Amino acid sequence: MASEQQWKIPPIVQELAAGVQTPPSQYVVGEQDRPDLVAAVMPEPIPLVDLSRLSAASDDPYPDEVAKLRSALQSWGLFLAVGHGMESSFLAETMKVTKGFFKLPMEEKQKYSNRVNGREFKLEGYGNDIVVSENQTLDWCDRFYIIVEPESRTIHSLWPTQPPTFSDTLREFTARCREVVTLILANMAKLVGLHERYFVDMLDKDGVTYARLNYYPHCPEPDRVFGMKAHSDASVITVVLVDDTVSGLQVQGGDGVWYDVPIVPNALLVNVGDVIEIMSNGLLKSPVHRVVTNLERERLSVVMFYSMEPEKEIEPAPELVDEERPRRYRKTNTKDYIADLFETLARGTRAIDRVKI
Ligand SMILES: O=C(O)CCC(=O)C(=O)O
Ligand SMILES: [Fe+2]
Repeated sequence: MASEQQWKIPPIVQELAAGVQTPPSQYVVGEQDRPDLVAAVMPEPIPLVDLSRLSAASDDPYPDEVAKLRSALQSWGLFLAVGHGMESSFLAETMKVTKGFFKLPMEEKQKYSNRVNGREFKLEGYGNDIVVSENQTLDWCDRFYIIVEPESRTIHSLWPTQPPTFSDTLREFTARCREVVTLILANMAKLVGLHERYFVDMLDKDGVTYARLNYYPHCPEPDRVFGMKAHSDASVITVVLVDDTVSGLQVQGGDGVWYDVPIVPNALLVNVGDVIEIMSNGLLKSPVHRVVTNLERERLSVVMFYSMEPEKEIEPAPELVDEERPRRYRKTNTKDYIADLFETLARGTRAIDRVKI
């Protein structure tokens, strides 16, 4: 009975990487879609935006910094944030407990499995992404996915007790990222001519923040698999603490070319999510990005996805729709959009294309 659906429950990649010389066929991408391990160098480096120079109020004390943010968002849909107030030792600790979690014995990690009775997939927990089709190309990556905000939505039993400081560190990281996101969203709203609280109020106290800890083991054939397939994030906005020892993240430019996102120690990567692309009626674009693996080295990232309350509607701000710039996206709601996301991610398509007019 079990075997006909075995493809729905792929192995843990960490275990595969320890044993195989060749990635199993489910991980191997078609000839025409193979990764460039070294992608193009960005024609102009992504600006580093100093958040300590941005203001949530309507006056900007440092217009040059705002100009950098605008340019980064217009060209890439992402930027590297410095001046975020998080000490390098704290960021290092966040990475360390993340790595510590993935290095726990398998029985310990399986206590947080994203399988119900070892079978049915659920979003939160440790394991792989959902597999919706036998032909799905799988990512060379294990995840731990957990709701970190609001408190009322968190599931206490899912918070790991090992490493001992894991949960406190993730809670602190959540609180610090929230401050950063509030400031950035105010600035993004101002950039497109909306009231500074427009995006912040969309998240409000019921918005849900998901943390996804990604672990990409070393891979015997990095030129034939992806750590994570090309996608854009279904979030409002995403903040990523990236490994500062191994690169792997690539972003697609408007020209269709893939570029390596450079590593800047202690900077946080911030990218626009699909929801802001829709609400800004396309003025801000949610970047398509992917992750490549490494022959010898593992890589980690800690990703915070900010999302609206599930019943909330998503549509272009009426202020940004007029005759010259007609509405470019249909109305949807967060719950449906997120459901579409998992379906489209698995199929290698984009949820946002389903709502484009
Ligand atoms: O690992 C990374 O650098 C990015 C991961 C990512 O894009 C995601 O989790 O959505
Ligand atoms: Fe992403």
